[in-house]
Amino acid sequence: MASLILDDLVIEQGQQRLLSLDTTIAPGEVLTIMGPSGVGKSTLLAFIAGFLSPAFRARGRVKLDEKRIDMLPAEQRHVGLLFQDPLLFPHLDVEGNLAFGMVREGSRQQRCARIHEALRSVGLETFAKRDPATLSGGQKARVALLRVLLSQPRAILLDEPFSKLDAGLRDEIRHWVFERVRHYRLPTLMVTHDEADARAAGGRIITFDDGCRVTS
Ligand SMILES: Nc1ncnc2c1ncn2[C@@H]1O[C@H](COP(=O)(O)OP(=O)(O)OP(=O)(O)O)[C@@H](O)[C@H]1O
Repeated sequence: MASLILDDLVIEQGQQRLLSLDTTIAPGEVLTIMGPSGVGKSTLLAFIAGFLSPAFRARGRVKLDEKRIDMLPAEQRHVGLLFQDPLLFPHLDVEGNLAFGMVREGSRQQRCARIHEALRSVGLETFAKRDPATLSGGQKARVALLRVLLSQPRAILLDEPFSKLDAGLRDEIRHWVFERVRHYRLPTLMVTHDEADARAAGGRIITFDDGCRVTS
């Protein structure tokens, strides 16, 4: 499994430096990024994932182990991204959503079996044909993360992934997510405003204040 290397990254908007970061995230490590609204946390994730808006400029290199990925189109980076809104496709059922990003390996039946096994692993085995609009917040969150994991990412980016969940569910889903990324040994970068998310992640925390790294 790979480390995610963020090598001398600098994100700028016009003449303004938003933030800079130079670190390596080990396989299975969850690195938490915190800081006030507008410092550029989501923009940093967009750069790593490969869809930085032309409103910004970025310098530096993103590597998975020794392979540079920041020159590749987003779909070739194998970086999974999870937002605060689960963003399931409304025109596809749960199974269709999970099949969407899957690597086209093996037969259709084998892929179908993997989907059903994944649903079973989170207690949603009877939900394959459900319309995403009929799922609860926690069920949507699980399906969204399964979809990311089934796409066989080599690293995971989480952008305030638990902020829309109510308190009880939040605790359960966050532990489930961290358990999964550790199990698959995926280097994970999480942006959050919630100290409890950061504590539950159990790893390093980097806090930005106006583009300066102030604690870690
Ligand atoms: N597409 C865009 N075009 C121009 N400016 C943008 C664009 N997206 C975001 N911005 C601006 O860039 C700055 C960084 O935005 P970003 O969303 O990365 O901040 P953030 O730290 O993630 O904030 P929050 O914690 O509120 O989500 C902000 O000032 C924002 O207004």
